[in-house]
Amino acid sequence: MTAGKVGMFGGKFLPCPHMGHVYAMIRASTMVEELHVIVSYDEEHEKKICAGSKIAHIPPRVRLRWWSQLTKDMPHVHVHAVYEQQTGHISDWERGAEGIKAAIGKPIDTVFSSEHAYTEIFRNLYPEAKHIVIDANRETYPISGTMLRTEGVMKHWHMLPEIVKPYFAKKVVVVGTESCGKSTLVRNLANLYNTTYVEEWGRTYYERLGNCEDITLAEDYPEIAFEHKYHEKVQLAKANKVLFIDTEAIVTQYFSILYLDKRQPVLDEVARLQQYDLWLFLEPDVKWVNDGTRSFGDQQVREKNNALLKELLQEFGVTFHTISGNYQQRLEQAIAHVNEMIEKDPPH
Ligand SMILES: NC(=O)c1ccc[n+]([C@@H]2O[C@H](COP(=O)([O-])OP(=O)(O)OC[C@H]3O[C@@H](n4cnc5c(N)ncnc54)[C@H](O)[C@@H]3O)[C@@H](O)[C@H]2O)c1
Repeated sequence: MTAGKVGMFGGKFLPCPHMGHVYAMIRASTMVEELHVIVSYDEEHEKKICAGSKIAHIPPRVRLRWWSQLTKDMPHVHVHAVYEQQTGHISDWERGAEGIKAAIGKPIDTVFSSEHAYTEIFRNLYPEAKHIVIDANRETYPISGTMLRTEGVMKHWHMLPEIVKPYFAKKVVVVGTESCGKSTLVRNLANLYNTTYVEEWGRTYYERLGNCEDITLAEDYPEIAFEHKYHEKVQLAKANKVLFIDTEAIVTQYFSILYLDKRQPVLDEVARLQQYDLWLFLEPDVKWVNDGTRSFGDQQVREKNNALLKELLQEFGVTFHTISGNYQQRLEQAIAHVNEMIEKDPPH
């Protein structure tokens, strides 16, 4: 037998639902016949809270979407976003409670939180309801929204639900012309940071076709760009704080120009949509290795192509860090840039 019929579990969940919230919601869901999770929002106030913190403001729609994902297989759990103006007065809660009652649309007999201090407030707002306090000392998951906002999500990565992590994971893309050590660097970085990576999809694409350079067709390039994006999404879902990516749509455009003398508007469009947190550009100053799939080995040609790629990146307003020197220096420079990005934990 459940403790109540209709339960309510509310909060701002800013920046995001964390494992403490998930724990409280799951516990609450077993105690009532139906549970309503309420995302209380006041974007103006939230933006002020987030300004100067380590987290950019995250719209209530995104927070609600996370709750929708977290509860999608729980048919008796419903999620709502309810506006609650925050002026710092108890009247905010009173008006918020009206909105919550309207959203739920039936008598609430149980309210959940982890705060004993809320008992008095809830007694006034929901006189018919029992207040059940779950894990007041936050022993199961010692985390709070304030900790995430002031210390950043990277420090508390293990406190984020899996469905939330891709939003915060940083995307590092490594670009450069042929044979400048991209794939080796990307694999090494992924192993060093104990995370996932995306291989250069164009390479896999042509390996499957037998690797002859004269067989490339214009329509391959958009396919390569789209499939590459799909793999980014798949790997991002498994990434541990950071995802390393070998190549992107501007490099695919560069190859279309190089092999077919054809600039493809669809690739420009993909390039404009993509967002990376860090771009590493590998200079072609390591020895050219002919692995059987490469065509532009002459050093003069390499430098000309290198300039073409840089021009393209600049045209898209990309800010990149150049990496050069021997393999040891390349790795060390890359690690320094990645560490700096993670430590800064810049807003998303
Ligand atoms: N008007 C209302 O009736 C009503 C009711 C509830 C909440 N609210 C709104 O929500 C806000 C309160 O939420 P918040 O922003 O203080 O908290 P929050 O969004 O961080 O947390 C939401 C709920 O989860 C609980 N919780 C937080 N961390 C936990 C952990 N580690 N383990 C277990 N449980 C944990 C909290 O006690 C709270 O009950 C209020 O300012 C108000 O805007 C309004």
